[in-house]
Amino acid sequence: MNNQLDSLRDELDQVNIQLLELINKRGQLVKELGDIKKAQGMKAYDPERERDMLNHIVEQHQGPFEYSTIEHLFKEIFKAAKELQEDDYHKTLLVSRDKQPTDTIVAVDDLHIGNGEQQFVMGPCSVESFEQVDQVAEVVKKQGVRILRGGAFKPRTSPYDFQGLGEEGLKILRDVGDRHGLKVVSEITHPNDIALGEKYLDIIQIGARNMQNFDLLKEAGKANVPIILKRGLAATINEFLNAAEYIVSQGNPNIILCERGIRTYETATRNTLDITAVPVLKRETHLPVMVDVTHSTGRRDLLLPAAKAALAIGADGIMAEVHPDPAVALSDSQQQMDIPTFEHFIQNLRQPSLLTHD
Ligand SMILES: O=C(O)C(=O)C[C@]1(C(=O)O)C=C[C@@H](O)C=C1
Repeated sequence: MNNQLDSLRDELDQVNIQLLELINKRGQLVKELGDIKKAQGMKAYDPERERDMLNHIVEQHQGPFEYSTIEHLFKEIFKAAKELQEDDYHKTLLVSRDKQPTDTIVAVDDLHIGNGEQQFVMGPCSVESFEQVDQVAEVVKKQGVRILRGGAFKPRTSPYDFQGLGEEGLKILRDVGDRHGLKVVSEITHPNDIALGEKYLDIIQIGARNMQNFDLLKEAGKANVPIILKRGLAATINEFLNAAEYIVSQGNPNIILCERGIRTYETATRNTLDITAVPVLKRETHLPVMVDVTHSTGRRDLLLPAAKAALAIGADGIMAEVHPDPAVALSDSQQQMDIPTFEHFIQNLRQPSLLTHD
């Protein structure tokens, strides 16, 4: 009897090792699948695939285990597979906190973003004239703002809307920035214009509509200036991180992520400011995170409360639009602050002890 027991156990030991070899072989296949899915910005978890496999396995099952037992065993195998992929997934993302636990601090000469200082990116939606930008620059400089924004290439919903001054707008922004000792940032919308951005700008912005313009991202990854990358209108955090990965993977590590609201069913605001995206991103990535309160809320009356919330939840900075006379602005006239509103905005934000309810 013992011989029979021993013989069966020996056979079982061999089956265990065969199972082990098959499980590890499966693990290698799963890792390869995970790499392919990561490169395409796909999530590790694919429930439909898992259901198809379970259906096929159960069809082939002839006992002695119960169907439910077989399903449970394979669900554990799938669970281990996902963990294997997610470990690989997060570890290999250059932007992930797993890869680099310490914060990335983006330096623009003596200005730093991501070191705990709250930075403000303020200026008009569009560069319309030297005088217009110069007037805003003087006011924001006086309030201690160090980064001036202004759109020169304007991706607009309608082709008939003001499209921006192009290179002329970049020149104006550069001249005004130099005149007031401000860093300047503007959106670049085409890969061929990244070189223009490097010529005139201290920071290049990639807008929400271009977050997955992969050719633009790759070109930005070769640029020698920092990039502000705005979240796409309907982009998941995962897609947002992968878009940043496209840039970093080309060699440019200086990225500032910008939450600018997501498209939802809600119409009370222009977009829905996903305020918890800030702590989620700070957990998932070492990159600094800013919040654009103008394009997210689309409402002047919400700019200050949204900015307070953003700073309180941990944002590294705030972006908002300021125009000498918003009523006659060539774009975003509804959302831009005029100068008195901006002064109230920035003074309230800079002196938290004096924060007043609006
Ligand atoms: O087929 C895939 O897409 C895989 O990633 C493999 C696998 C698996 O373990 O078989 C892993 C995770 C998914 O949820 C689905 C399937």
